[in-house]
Amino acid sequence: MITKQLPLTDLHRHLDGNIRIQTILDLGQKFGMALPATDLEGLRPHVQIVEAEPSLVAFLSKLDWGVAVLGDLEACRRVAYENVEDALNAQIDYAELRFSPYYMAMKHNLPIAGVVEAVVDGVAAGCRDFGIQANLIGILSRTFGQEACQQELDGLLTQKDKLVAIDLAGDELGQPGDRFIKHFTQVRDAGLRVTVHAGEAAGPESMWQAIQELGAVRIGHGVKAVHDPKLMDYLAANKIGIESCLTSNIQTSTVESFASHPVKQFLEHGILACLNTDDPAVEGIELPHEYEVAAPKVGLTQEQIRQAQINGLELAFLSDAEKQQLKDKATQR
Ligand SMILES: O=c1[nH]cnc2c1ncn2[C@@H]1O[C@H](CO)[C@@H](O)[C@H]1O
Ligand SMILES: [Zn+2]
Repeated sequence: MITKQLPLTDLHRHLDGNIRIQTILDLGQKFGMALPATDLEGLRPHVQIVEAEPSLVAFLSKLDWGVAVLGDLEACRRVAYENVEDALNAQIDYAELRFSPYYMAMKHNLPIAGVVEAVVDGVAAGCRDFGIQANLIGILSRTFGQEACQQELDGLLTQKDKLVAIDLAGDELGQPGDRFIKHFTQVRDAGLRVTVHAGEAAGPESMWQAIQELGAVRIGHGVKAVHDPKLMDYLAANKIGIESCLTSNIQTSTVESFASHPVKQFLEHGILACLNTDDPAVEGIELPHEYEVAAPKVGLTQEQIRQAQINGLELAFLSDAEKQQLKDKATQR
């Protein structure tokens, strides 16, 4: 269960993995694109997970139609804006929305820096209209290689003051983290924090690499840490956050069943793990589902679920004053 008197955060939420099916239809029509179906139910199996996919890469292909319909910068702005409304509807008080401008720009050859600007603008407008708080995390999509990631980083850094961190996402097995050391030197030089998708498709060595060579202070997924007791101790001792995404891990076949999900061991080990969605529209879930259905299936006690909620606020890329404000707001309801 969600504790109402505590702020609810979603720190791992891909804005470009959360494009409404209706919006895909609308934009497809607007830009005269042939979609695999022309109605909601027909399109659903092409853009949403119906049953677990065999691998991370297979799962990721479900995001492709959503970004394929981004025919201009206004479409990017719309998607960003709707993401804030979705977060409000999911009871979220504070969201860190992440996005890959290269991936969003790819199909229609949009200017990468323009996409970043449009997303910044759409999220800011959403926060004003819907009264919730959000920050942005820029993604380097490792799937497309080192050069594409440098272009992506250049585009993101044009708006570096509007971002709180940079992430590395995509094909972890095909594009190991050691190819991106130079990119993350630039990220840290720009004063941005680092979170990395690691220990999802690859093993614990990928998490060590993200922490030691890329400077990650949080790790997305990190499920493979359970195979490395030293890493478990390190994560706890150094307060490296684990952004857990339970349903996503089942749907990518990263974890076999909810009952065997390691987040329970993380919490028992004193690791700062929190609950997040990942790609809600693609997964067909929202954050309350993760708290009310997925977490109990994993076997988390109510006390552990509450701890995960507290950890979400602790791990947020916010100042202490901003965290306190969120706490005060939640206590009053
Ligand atoms: O669960 C995930 N693991 C790894 N990469 C992901 C996941 N979900 C989305 N992306 C990646 O993030 C970028 C879009 O924001 C894309 O590169 C997509 O493949
Ligand atoms: Zn993710």
